[in-house]
Amino acid sequence: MEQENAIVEAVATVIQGAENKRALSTTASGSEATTPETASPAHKKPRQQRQPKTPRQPKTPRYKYKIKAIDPSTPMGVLKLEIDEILEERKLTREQIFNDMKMILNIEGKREIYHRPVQNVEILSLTSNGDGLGFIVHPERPEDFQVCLVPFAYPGDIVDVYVFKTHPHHVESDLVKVIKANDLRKDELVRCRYFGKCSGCQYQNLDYNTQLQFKKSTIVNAYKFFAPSLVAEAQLPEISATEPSPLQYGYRTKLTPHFNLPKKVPADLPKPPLGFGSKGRPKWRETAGGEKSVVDIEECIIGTAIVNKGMSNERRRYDQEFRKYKRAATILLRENSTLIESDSTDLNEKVGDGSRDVDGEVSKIKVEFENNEKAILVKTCVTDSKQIVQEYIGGNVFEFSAGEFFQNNNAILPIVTSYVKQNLKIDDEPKENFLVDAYCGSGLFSISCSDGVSKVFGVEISADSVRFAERNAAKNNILNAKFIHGKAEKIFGDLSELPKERTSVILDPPRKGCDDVFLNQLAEFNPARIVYISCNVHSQARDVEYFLTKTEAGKLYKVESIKGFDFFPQTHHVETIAVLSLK
Ligand SMILES: C[S@@+](CC[C@H](N)C(=O)[O-])C[C@H]1O[C@@H](n2cnc3c(N)ncnc32)[C@H](O)[C@@H]1O
Repeated sequence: MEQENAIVEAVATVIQGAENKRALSTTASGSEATTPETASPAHKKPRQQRQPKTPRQPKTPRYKYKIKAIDPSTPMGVLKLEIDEILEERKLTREQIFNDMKMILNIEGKREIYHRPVQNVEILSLTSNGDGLGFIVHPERPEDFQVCLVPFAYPGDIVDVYVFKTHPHHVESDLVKVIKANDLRKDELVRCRYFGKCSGCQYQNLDYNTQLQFKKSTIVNAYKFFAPSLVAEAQLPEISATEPSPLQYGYRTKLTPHFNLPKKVPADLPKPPLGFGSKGRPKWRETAGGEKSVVDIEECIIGTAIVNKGMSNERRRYDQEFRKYKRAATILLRENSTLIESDSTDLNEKVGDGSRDVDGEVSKIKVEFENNEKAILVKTCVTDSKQIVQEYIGGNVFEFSAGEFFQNNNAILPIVTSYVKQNLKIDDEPKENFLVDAYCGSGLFSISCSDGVSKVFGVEISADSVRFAERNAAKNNILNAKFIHGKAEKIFGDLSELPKERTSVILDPPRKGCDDVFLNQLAEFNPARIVYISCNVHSQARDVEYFLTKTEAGKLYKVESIKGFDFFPQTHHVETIAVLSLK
């Protein structure tokens, strides 16, 4: 430590020397600018000689490191819990894996010590973010360790890595070589040439069943971490098998490739890569695409065919026009479907604008529509975020602005909407019953589940989405739906007259989940059934625990089922549906 202080002092002295020089040169130029006094009047006091300015003290240390508060349900928050768990299993403490960030940042040469190749790392577990996790020997305290994240590595693998980034309790690394492969690893399955460089997919070298198993484990772990009392009191059902996506490639209806630009764009700037964020910083890789923060990608094989056609059109335009951009930008590619009669001739008029091919024609792909010989779906790729696009799901048509939220995998949506509908059922008697769709977006679940229900109430914070929900209800001839603009809890003001024992509620919040204000009012409203759809199982598990154990009426409920739906094959993401009902 003494030696480190000496280095800090040495660095500080160098800076102070530079400051002194600057201060002196300011004084010198200042005196040069003063007109020399030739004859000062006798009654005037003689001017005092200017004192040189006191040199400014340099700031030491030069780099501060502030540990920011993190939401436990975010990937970094979940990683903290995963690290705690593995430390407990190995009887290690956080002190034993600690990295002194201030010291690493401020002492010359330290980063080179920490950021280094490490060989023969055994991967012990898989994080919910899809990275392998292992221990490596601490670079400065040989009796201690570092927790090392290795992307594209699986439990049982032994790998060589390059550590490139340090955090207080873990390091990030790049996978350099697989020394011994786990049986699960099937590199022959990889279909994308950018796999291992692009941050989009994590699991292409696993067979699909293994991917589904991993996603189930993510759900099990999420409930273990975020619903500990429900787990301890055995109040949760066994997690069901994850529902596969009908398409494992070619399913994503929206892609957003982007590019970076320097702050000042030089006139002769070479074309920046256009694609997706690169994983890690694999500078030492010889193959293309690894050195930049964006991997240049001309085809993304998890995207649908028309979205990839749009990608190729927009890349051609970008090649010619990239110098016109003044700052970094993202290109929107959103699939649009138009249902037309099979013998229609004036296609261009019917499908509207979209990404254009080399001849200036809107690119189109025709596909069959529900075995209907008289109709076809024409797919186009929309790039204007304000343009209205359409999706056909389970016999309904949905319109929304291309830039607004809509689910991204239309192949799995009919399976999901019918699962939700089936789980909302109060009973089969033909009495009045009601549905509340909180966080309803442009009405996907309200409309898909509206038949067999007396009245549907949707609530949504985006005014634009509410307008589309109303328009979609009208388009699909749904007369029993009402949509309210506002925060989710606003809905309870309108529902006081509803028979709660005959009302079911859908929740589909954003990643951060619901807040306590909403969950308390939901418990007070006390509906018969709740179907909670989530794109972040960690915040869902937290909310289910809160609802059942911390709200007044929570104890009246049980969790009937928890099931994953694979909206994003080849990636670590999983959507989860939890069904709650009165005991
Ligand atoms: C995951 S999306 C689900 C949308 C819709 N259920 C669907 O599947 O298309 C979440 C929606 O919640 C909305 N939202 C976010 N915060 C909200 C809040 N506090 N109250 C109501 N809606 C909110 C967003 O605008 C977004 O449309």
